[in-house]
Amino acid sequence: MSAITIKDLNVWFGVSADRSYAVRDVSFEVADGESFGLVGESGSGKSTILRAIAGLVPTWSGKMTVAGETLGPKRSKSFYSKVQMVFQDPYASLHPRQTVDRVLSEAMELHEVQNIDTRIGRLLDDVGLGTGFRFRYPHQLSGGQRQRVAIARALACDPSILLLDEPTSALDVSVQAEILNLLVDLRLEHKLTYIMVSHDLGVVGHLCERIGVMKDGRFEEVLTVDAMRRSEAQSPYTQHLLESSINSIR
Ligand SMILES: Nc1ncnc2c1ncn2[C@@H]1O[C@H](COP(=O)(O)OP(=O)(O)OP(=O)(O)O)[C@@H](O)[C@H]1O
Repeated sequence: MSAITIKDLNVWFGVSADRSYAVRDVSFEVADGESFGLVGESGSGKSTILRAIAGLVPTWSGKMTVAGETLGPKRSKSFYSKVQMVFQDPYASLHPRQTVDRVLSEAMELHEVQNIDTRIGRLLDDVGLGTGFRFRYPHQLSGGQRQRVAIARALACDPSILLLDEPTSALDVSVQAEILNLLVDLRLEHKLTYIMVSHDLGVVGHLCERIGVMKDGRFEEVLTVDAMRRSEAQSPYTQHLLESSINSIR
């Protein structure tokens, strides 16, 4: 079954003569439990697709069915209990005056989750922090630890889908692999479906089964990560992208 079906998605910004399209006629499906990567040059529309799914862009057309809901202009509260987003910058995404405990409790209170106390302990274990971090403030955490908290917050209401917007690119190289491996483990343990945006084909190759290659708001092609590793791209643009990243994808 498909966890995500996107059909003829267009997203634009501005009105009348100032209207410009960030995403054009994009269609793809992501199966339950699959991890789908979005790659392509800066400004090609990758993040906008995630933001459209998450209800963060006002103007779009097409049909999006996500976690069993056909999406309209606004997202329901129940949608956000099934679909959560993890952002690139763990420094900007946590409130400086909230402890880890508060961040996680707030996410659960919003969705009326039961047994919050026990669940916080379990979430902190799941993301490899442990309860010793429970009452720390963001400034007492490293970048990698902050991103673990952001991931724990995304998992707080037990979603089935995570939208990952470059979740490792703001981190030190040594920490990137740790967070990536955590995401690999969490997908299996929590039976999650991912869409992940990344500039880095090596990262996408590690985490995804298939990738959509974007250029100027459109899909150039969708290919499997196996095909990517064998450099079996159909479009010259994708081929060029693979050749320029040859060392990171093998
Ligand atoms: N709120 C906005 N208002 C106007 N234009 C926007 C807005 N958000 C995005 N855009 C434009 O939409 C296009 C796609 O942006 P998007 O952030 O989706 O690209 P991206 O592929 O994720 O890029 P990057 O890899 O640099 O994050 C860009 O041209 C961008 O300038």
